[in-house]
Amino acid sequence: MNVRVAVAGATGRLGTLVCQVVEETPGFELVARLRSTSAPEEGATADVLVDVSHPEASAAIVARAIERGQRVIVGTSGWSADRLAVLEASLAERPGSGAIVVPNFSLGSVLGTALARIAAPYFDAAEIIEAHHPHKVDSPSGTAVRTAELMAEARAAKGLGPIEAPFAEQPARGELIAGIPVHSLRLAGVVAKQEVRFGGPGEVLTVTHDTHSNEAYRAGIRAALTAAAGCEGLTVGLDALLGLGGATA
Ligand SMILES: NC(=O)C1=CN([C@@H]2O[C@H](COP(=O)(O)OP(=O)(O)OC[C@H]3O[C@@H](n4cnc5c(N)ncnc54)[C@H](OP(=O)(O)O)[C@@H]3O)[C@@H](O)[C@H]2O)C=CC1
Ligand SMILES: O=C(O)C1=N[C@H](C(=O)O)C[C@H](O)C1
Repeated sequence: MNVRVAVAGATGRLGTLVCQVVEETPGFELVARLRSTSAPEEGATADVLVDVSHPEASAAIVARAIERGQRVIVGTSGWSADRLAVLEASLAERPGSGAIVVPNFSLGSVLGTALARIAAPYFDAAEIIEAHHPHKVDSPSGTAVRTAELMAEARAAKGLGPIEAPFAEQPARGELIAGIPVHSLRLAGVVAKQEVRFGGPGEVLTVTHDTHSNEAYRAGIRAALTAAAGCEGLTVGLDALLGLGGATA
């Protein structure tokens, strides 16, 4: 029997691609294309709900799906560590429920974040610069937030203090996320880009990832779909699904 999938945000840039991937993947069936005007009960018969909607709508869409007993894939940005902790607690209250939150479906981006996490304990200075298309409604990007949180976590795990961020109170120094300055650009001509720059005595290491088209997300969406039907509890990121667990540990 096919896995029945509903997509929230189906009319959007990412949602259009998610619907295509569902339709072209054997064993999956697209049963609902949801948008901002869809009634809450639409998509209720699906086994899996994929949320790729709006950062302000995502939490309620996900909570409703979990209450219905649906497995959930979240691609929408805005899922900071605090929100993830609430989601994890709500999944723990419902044995057998599961959600996969994917800050970025692109393999290169997942690897870029993994490399930044590895490098973070070795440099006391670091900043993140992300650039996106001008239609992106949120800043900083979900990927930048997740990268900063993982970098801070990697330092704390080794007993190190926060990244150095001199004069961080000055507005042009970016927004501090987990103690790391994050700078957001919104520019015509850009799809998505992230640079993590690490500064050390006499050297700078830059981890850069460029997304040139939404095609970069296709394989990651397929991997998340394949894992979703049987997922339990909270999975964040594609690292484990892509076999990168060791690289980011
Ligand atoms: N994880 C990843 O790899 C990626 C994540 N993203 C994230 O996905 C999200 C969507 O991005 P993108 O596709 O570019 O956005 P778009 O603006 O192109 O599409 C947004 C979609 O969400 C719907 N929507 C908007 N507001 C609401 C609401 N209040 N309730 C329910 N649905 C709503 C829209 O419906 P309507 O047509 O009716 O307005 C539309 O279907 C963003 O958070 C973005 O950061 C984007 C790319 C990759
Ligand atoms: O809105 C986008 O386009 C993207 N959003 C995600 C984010 O906020 O990190 C993922 C990717 O950067 C594209």
